Amino acid sequence: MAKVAVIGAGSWGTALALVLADNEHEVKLWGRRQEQMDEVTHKHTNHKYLPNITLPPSIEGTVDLKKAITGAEFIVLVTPTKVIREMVQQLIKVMEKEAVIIHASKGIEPGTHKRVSEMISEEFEQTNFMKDLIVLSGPSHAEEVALRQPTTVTASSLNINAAEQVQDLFMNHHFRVYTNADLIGVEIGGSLKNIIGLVCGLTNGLGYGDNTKAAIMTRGLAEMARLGIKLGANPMTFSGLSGLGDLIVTCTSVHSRNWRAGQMIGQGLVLDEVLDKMGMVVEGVRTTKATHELATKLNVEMPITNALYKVLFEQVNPKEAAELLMGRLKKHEVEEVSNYLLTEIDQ
Ligand SMILES: NC(=O)C1=CN([C@@H]2O[C@H](COP(=O)(O)OP(=O)(O)OC[C@H]3O[C@@H](n4cnc5c(N)ncnc54)[C@H](O)[C@@H]3O)[C@@H](O)[C@H]2O)C=CC1
Ligand SMILES: O=C(CO)COP(=O)(O)O
Repeated sequence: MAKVAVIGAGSWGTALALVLADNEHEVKLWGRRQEQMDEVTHKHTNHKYLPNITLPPSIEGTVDLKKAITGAEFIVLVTPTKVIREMVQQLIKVMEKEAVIIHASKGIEPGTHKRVSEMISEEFEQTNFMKDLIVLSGPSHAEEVALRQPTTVTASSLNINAAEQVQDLFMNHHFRVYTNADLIGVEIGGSLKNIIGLVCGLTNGLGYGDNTKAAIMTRGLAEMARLGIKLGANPMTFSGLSGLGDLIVTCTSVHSRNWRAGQMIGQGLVLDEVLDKMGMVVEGVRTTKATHELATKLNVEMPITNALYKVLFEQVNPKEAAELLMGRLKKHEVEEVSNYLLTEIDQ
């Protein structure tokens, strides 16, 4: 039994706390709002984020960060990407000894183009509080994990022994954890699938059907891999849980906030209205901005991401963006990626 602090009491933080408590670890769940944390501790629910779910009574909710992390061997960061740095800065103020840091957030930072593990490492750099850093990622809607439906994810770290430790921490009969040493590929897949999920929702909102969905998913995966390979990822990771797996779950499930946000945009709502209505994080929006910047800088062709960027940030009409995508110059299908592979091997 380990002591674990889960930082972020939204849908995913709460579902991961449930998995850990099922595994009989001592779990403290940190959130910002006192009322919500009292609800977790005393009523064993978190109705705003996981309606109709009864949580294991052993999960203790707290708004006190020091209390949450005191004695914790593992700290799981599960806030939206945009507050990851701020959360680590707060953690450093209250930490007294090292802990294994796990993160389960999916996004890329606009401006710096950093992955979440890079942001966390930068923030911990001047301290000796971070023992190891592991990302947990894969096709895992919180709503289904909380119902204990069979789910598979991957734990990735530069230190494979640490990834195996996290595999043991979370793994049980309904939550199966693999390991993968390709941290770049795992984080890029988990972040970029949100962009493609938004586009799949958007095409649904426009009234397009399954042919379009298959096209966006397939060509979306090609451009995710193209950028990932350029950044040093293992191409095979994109066929795995954090790539294709998470792409499927995001592009085909009504649980996906990215898909639902995209659908509303396709139906004609503007971005701010959509984000207000969601009331939960839609990571794909900021990641579209970051990825568009990064792909431009690295000269990587990402037509679907660029089309979404135009819709979200340049007020291009979604239908017009779809027409622009379809009207591009003709291409070979597979050659593109294999050329990138050859380029990588040549270097
Ligand atoms: N919901 C899911 O099924 C999954 C989510 N994720 C990832 O997990 C991360 C968190 O997502 P969710 O839990 O779904 O989000 P959510 O929208 O359900 O909850 C976000 C939580 O962060 C808190 N928060 C917002 N601003 C904050 C701040 N300034 N400081 C501290 N806390 C703040 C909110 O109060 C809320 O508790 C995201 O990166 C998401 O992509 C990954 C896998 C599955
Ligand atoms: O990452 C997820 C499932 O693996 C959750 O996706 P959404 O953020 O789109 O809901």
